[in-house]
Amino acid sequence: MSNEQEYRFQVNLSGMINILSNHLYSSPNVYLRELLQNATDAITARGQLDPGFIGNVTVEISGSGSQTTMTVEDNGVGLTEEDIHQFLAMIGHSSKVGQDFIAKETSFIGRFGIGLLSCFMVSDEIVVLTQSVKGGPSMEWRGKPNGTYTIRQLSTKLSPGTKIYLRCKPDSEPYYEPQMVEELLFYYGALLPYPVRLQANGVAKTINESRPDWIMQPELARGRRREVLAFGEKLLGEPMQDFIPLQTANGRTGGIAFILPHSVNLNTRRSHKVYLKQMLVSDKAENILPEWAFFVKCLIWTDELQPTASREHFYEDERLESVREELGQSIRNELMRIGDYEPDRLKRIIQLHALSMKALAAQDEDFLQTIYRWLTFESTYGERTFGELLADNKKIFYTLSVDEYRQITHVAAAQSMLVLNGGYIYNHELLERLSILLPELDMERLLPEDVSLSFEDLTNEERNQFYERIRLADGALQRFRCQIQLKRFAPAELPALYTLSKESSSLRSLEKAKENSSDLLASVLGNLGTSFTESAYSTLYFNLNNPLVQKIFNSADNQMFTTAAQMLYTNALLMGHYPMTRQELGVLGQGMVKFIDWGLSSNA
Ligand SMILES: Nc1ncnc2c1ncn2[C@@H]1O[C@H](COP(=O)(O)OP(=O)(O)OP(=O)(O)O)[C@@H](O)[C@H]1O
Repeated sequence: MSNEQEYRFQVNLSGMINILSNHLYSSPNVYLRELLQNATDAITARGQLDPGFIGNVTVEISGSGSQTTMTVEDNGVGLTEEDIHQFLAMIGHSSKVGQDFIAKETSFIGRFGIGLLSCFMVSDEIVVLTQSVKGGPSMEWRGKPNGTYTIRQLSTKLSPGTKIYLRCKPDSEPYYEPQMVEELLFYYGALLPYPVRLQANGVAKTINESRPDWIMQPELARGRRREVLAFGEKLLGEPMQDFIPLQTANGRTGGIAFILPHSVNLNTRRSHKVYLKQMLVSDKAENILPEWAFFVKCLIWTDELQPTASREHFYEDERLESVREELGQSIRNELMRIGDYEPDRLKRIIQLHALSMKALAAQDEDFLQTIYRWLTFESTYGERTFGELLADNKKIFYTLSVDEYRQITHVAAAQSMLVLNGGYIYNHELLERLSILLPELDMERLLPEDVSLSFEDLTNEERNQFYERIRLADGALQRFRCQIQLKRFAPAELPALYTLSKESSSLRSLEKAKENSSDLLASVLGNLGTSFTESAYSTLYFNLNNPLVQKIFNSADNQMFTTAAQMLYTNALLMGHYPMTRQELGVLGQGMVKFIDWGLSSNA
């Protein structure tokens, strides 16, 4: 015979409350959230039995200091004696869902059967007076944090509903302060569809009177801009720039995405206020919108997502994924709509969040497709949106670096070429993506040497006239691997243009690196340099339209001519923001001294 015996687990309730308050709930404030949620669920349950039923909740605070008490009363479905034994007295058992609660969807917010325990964070006793709509006697349940409770039938019959009594426990006075309670009730219950009243200090007020009708039908918000922005400021605590109505196709999730009034770092945590069955469950929900929607802060309501036990997040499941996708789509569609009907408004939004929008568009093709017309670029036609640039119907060129852009901007502008500065962060990635996205677009990367293709050649006569001068300048710059071309080009104010092929650009960097490295490394770099072909030459175009260049090329003084050519070379390097080698700096220094000397001697 076996002497095996079966025992029941004993639960140390005060230990459990400790765990809940320290690890599950972010602050004792949540006791009001749990009470309001229970009242909401009870009202929903009664509404299911009687569709015309109108619910209400009244919170009353009496007494002061450690003698303060609070009651939270609803006219919801109430509890029978049997319900009390089953749900109030059994932790982890809820009237609102079946055994497979995680998976099952219900009309209620509560599902874990532990919420009421949060009241022990602020009270040493919870008293529940209740009358079920199903009839039976009115009941009283008194629970203590040590795990004991009493139940008794009341002699008087209450009207259907439930009233919860709490008595302030030592050090919990702030949680009973009328001001604090009012703020918390508004915080959690601003969107509740039935009146939530507070009575304290002889004053009664309805907390959620300002609840707007457009919140559940966000498309109505479009015509109520001022009201929507004012409501957003009240709930989110800062003035917002603009807003976008949100709604999923099944109508079970919606809200308003407010556009932040300042640009934000891409890595900032995006947190939104989410209302489940119109009760705030989280103001830190991060996973409800796509990653890229960092420029908005939302008020979102839903009746289809499932909160975790802490209520502060939602289960990451297929439903959440499709809600996230659809809300993202709402934002994209609205941005496109604004772009079509109110382009200046979209321009303002995009400019406010320009860098972040570009970063996002560089990673997300759909988003790029939505907003590319409104992205601004520096161009030889000024600071313009891509849409404006397209409207010009010109071939679009872009550079890869800011230096390349600076180097050729004057020349390209003088020749009416449309060149975009691709050098700033994200710009050339975006332009390269756009050329794939819009294959019909005539767009090409521009190298500084390409602009020289449109330069005007010298006449035969001029070529003969300046033959010796060109040879002399070529010789003077040979040690810098730079060849000379004498051309005519606009603008006439520009004396010389320095261009560098990709290969010679690498060679320049190599030579600069050689100067700064140890002997061994320098010899390795030196060997590398010899592998570059002869084409690794840069070109300095002198502009014969420029009066100074004309003077220099017509000067009979060889020494002065050579020095002037070298000075124009170093000047062109400076203008193009190229790092100069020690040799080039030396030439610049010596040239300056020579010119000062010549200047002074000619005045003497
Ligand atoms: N105001 C109320 N009216 C009617 N029944 C209530 C009320 N408050 C609590 N109850 C009953 O007490 C049970 C336990 O409530 P509790 O808040 O602990 O858990 P829950 O709401 O079911 O789930 P959760 O832990 O997710 O909030 C509920 O399931 C419900 O049956």
